[in-house]
Amino acid sequence: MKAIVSLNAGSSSIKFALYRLSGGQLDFDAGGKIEGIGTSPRLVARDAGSETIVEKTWPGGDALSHENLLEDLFAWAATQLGDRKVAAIGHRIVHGGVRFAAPQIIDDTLLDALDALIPLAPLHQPHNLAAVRALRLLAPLLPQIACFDTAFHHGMPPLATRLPIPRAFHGQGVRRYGFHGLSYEYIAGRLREIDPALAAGRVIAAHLGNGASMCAMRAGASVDTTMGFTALDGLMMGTRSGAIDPGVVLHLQTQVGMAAQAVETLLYEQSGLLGVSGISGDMRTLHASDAPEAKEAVALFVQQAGRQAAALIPALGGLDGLVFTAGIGENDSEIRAAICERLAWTGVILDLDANASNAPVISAPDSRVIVRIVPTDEERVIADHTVALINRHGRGRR
Ligand SMILES: Nc1ncnc2c1ncn2[C@@H]1O[C@H](COP(=O)(O)OP(=O)(O)O)[C@@H](O)[C@H]1O
Ligand SMILES: CC(=O)OP(=O)(O)O
Ligand SMILES: [Mg+2]
Repeated sequence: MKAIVSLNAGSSSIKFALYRLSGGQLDFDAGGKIEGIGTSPRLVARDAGSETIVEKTWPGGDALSHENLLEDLFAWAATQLGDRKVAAIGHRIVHGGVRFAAPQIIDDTLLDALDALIPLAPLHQPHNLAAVRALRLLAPLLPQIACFDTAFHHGMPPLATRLPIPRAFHGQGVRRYGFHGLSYEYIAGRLREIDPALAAGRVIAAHLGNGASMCAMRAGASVDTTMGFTALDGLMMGTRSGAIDPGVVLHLQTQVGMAAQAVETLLYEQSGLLGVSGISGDMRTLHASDAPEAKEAVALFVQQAGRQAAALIPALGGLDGLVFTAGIGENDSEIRAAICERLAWTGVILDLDANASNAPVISAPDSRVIVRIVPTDEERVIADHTVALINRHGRGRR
């Protein structure tokens, strides 16, 4: 029997999943994440029955790089896989630029092209590509597949891809791309299974995690999204500002005298919930704090989310459904309720009990807009694409 591995290497975490592949069928075997990379890394993995099968911390772990931890992860995965042979590894690659609208087999040329996009996704792309390179050293013959977060949005109407700056820049790739596409692709597919009528309608999917964005979907296709040229745009996030007046960036550089690199660090790593609260970029920590700054950061997150959601509605011409996903979207009833309250004018009425218990449908029966929680699964989408691509490639070679 064969195995497929999905990897989602982020700035401070590596998420992974192992699947069994037999007779064209992909079955989840185990998965989990290493969190806290750079500070105190911790590995937790679960099996298909959600039982914890490994928990591990590393003494002196702050000194360990993504590469060191991947090596350990692969040593563990080898024991977990037994005599199953890994057929391919699929990666989440955050930025695919203008060229890559579909998954690709990774080779030297592709890696060079993806390196060039590092400045457009500094929190993600270097780590995504470092994982690919580390695995090329560990297993040089193993096929590796790139699955792009931008791909789902490639079919957006041309106006949604355009920035209101001199048009020559668009041709140079300075345009809106959109991100979290693997998550939105999963949501669109899952909605078709569980609620086909809603899937055929006008839906805003809200991916609220450390990175946060929203996608306006018509019949399961992206027609607009809150992130743009980079994953800095749109909603306020854990440590990212989201949309701000570009005049602030100019001010920081020309008046405050900050170098471009320092502004990049400020906007990507020191802003958002962390910057406004001065306490943490983690929503759970802010809920647990009594500090007024923590409350203000949470309130601003909600306000920005409401504003961004409202800004997507014209692209849909109305709203039939709202879907919450990712860490905050799936678990945080307080944030969901606060965002829905700001969207009450669209006809959203929450069922407070259903919301409090994270039920699949959290809108009331008389709500004009159906509100759902759909747990996302980016790793599953990566695995599906990986199998499809190696099958096509295999057929092409025969
Ligand atoms: N049970 C929970 N209740 C409230 N917030 C949660 C819960 N679980 C996770 N979160 C929040 O979700 C965010 C992380 O989301 P996640 O989707 O795991 O992020 P990412 O994949 O981008 O690293 C954090 O702000 C965290 O506090
Ligand atoms: C694109 C993005 O913001 O991803 P993440 O949520 O993993 O940070
Ligand atoms: Mg994420």
